[in-house]
Amino acid sequence: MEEKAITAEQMRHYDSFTINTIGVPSLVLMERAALAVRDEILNAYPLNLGHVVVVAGSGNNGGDGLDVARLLHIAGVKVTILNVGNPDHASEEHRVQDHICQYYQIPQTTDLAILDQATLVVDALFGIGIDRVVKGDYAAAIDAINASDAVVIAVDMPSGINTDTGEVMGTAVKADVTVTFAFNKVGLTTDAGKEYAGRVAIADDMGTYAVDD
Ligand SMILES: NC(=O)C1=CN([C@@H]2O[C@H](COP(=O)(O)OP(=O)(O)OC[C@H]3O[C@@H](n4cnc5c(N)ncnc54)[C@H](O)[C@@H]3O)[C@@H](O)[C@H]2O)[C@@H](O)CC1
Ligand SMILES: [K+]
Repeated sequence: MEEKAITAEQMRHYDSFTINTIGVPSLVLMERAALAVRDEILNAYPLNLGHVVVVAGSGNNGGDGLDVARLLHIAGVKVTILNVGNPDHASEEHRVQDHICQYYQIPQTTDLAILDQATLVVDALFGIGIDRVVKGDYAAAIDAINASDAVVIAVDMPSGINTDTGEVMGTAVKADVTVTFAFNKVGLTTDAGKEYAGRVAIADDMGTYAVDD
């Protein structure tokens, strides 16, 4: 049977149905997403994690990244958060995750030079919310991730890849592994998407349900 792959709009519909109709809180979905990324990292790189740098945008993909940062920190891993974008635009869930990370005193920076110290990068800049060409600080962060020697784990989508077409939106993260949530995404099944995603791991125990109404 061919694996189901969906668009950004379908994923938003499923998330919205799960949150608003079934009643699973958004932060519960985020926690399950982050747990899946944490498990992928701890299972694939159990002995030599070194210094993990989580590159976080200000939306919910960044919120996932902050959640992963906290879970790795609790597991005893050295973690630094690299914030990119305007904190005034942070999503509600991102603000909650940021508050928790501050409680745990996880180091945070906006200086791309931290990537020189990274042995593993968690790419949490953009997920299915990407809707335009990447420029400025975001493009600089993506290029810096690609210039580093670190292993790169992308959260949901490699940042810069169009969820529906796999097109590179100006520039995009080249990942070793992409952990995508609930279902595969159409963009990850195209030649360009596959090249940037690396190995695609589908975290399907998300509590997100495909209800076609
Ligand atoms: N409750 C939910 O909706 C869940 C969302 N999840 C995560 O949230 C992601 C989607 O989050 P968001 O909808 O906040 O979107 P993203 O976090 O993907 O993007 C954030 C925002 O960036 C802006 N943007 C788009 N393209 C840009 C560009 N080229 N340059 C600058 N800004 C740009 C958009 O306004 C977008 O909303 C998913 O991919 C997944 O990782 C998961 O936590 C599971 C639950
Ligand atoms: K990402």
